[in-house]
Amino acid sequence: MSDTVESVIVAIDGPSGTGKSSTSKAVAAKLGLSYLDTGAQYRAITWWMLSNGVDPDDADAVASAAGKPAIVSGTDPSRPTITVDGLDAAGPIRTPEVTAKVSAVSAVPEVRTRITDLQRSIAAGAPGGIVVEGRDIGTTVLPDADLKIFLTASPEARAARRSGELKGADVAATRELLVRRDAADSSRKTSPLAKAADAVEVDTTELTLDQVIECVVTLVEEKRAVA
Ligand SMILES: Nc1ncnc2c1ncn2[C@@H]1O[C@H](COP(=O)(O)OP(=O)(O)O)[C@@H](O)[C@H]1O
Ligand SMILES: Nc1ccn([C@H]2C[C@H](O)[C@@H](COP(=O)(O)OP(=O)(O)O)O2)c(=O)n1
Repeated sequence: MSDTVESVIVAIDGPSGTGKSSTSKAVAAKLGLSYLDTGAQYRAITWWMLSNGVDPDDADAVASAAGKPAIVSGTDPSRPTITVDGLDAAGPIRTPEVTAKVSAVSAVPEVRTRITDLQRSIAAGAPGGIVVEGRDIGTTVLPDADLKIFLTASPEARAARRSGELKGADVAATRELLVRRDAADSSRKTSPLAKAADAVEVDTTELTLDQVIECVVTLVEEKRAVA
């Protein structure tokens, strides 16, 4: 006889352009779960630093200011939102200026502690369960997640996807920026980008987005069905 557990927590990690956001949103929508984009939160705090005259490369200044911005994430997968001090930050957090500085800001331990606490309280408050995507969700933020997925794809595929989004941006230049950001995110001391030992790795290089979504939905359903 099989039964279905009430709530499920899914952690989806991986480098930029592997399909975390698109996959997580679609999986959450299909399964009636909440959705949290943790990269958007690191982008939001980076945007606040840039807007408030804090040098993102001055780790002490960033650490001192880390507690100041009020960051609120909406977790409806069909309409994810993010505000900083009450302002809609969805657009400004995607600018190249923020992308260029987000790795420096997110490497500061005080920033990570603040954002990690926020992420844990959002996950704990999601009644039906949640899909949380980022870099350190399976390893640090939610080590007891019911299911951990680590998405990968070749740098070429990731750059092609990203440059498509940026309306024809040069693929080689996009690849260079991606690889550099991955290296920074993977080599920082505090909670680097890493695959959890118990994560399922899915290489999306040769898969369509629909295939990746289907694969993750199946893995969640398998976890949800308890004997
Ligand atoms: N398997 C895939 N095949 C082709 N394009 C994809 C695939 N997965 C995602 N994409 C596209 O690649 C871009 C980056 O995906 P996104 O979900 O934002 O990645 P991430 O959150 O890992 O940075 C988006 O335009 C998305 O539609
Ligand atoms: N859990 C997380 C999520 C993102 N980050 C940092 C590192 C990433 O380069 C930035 C931006 O993440 P985001 O997921 O928006 O990145 P992409 O736009 O998909 O490339 O935030 C992190 O340190 N930890």
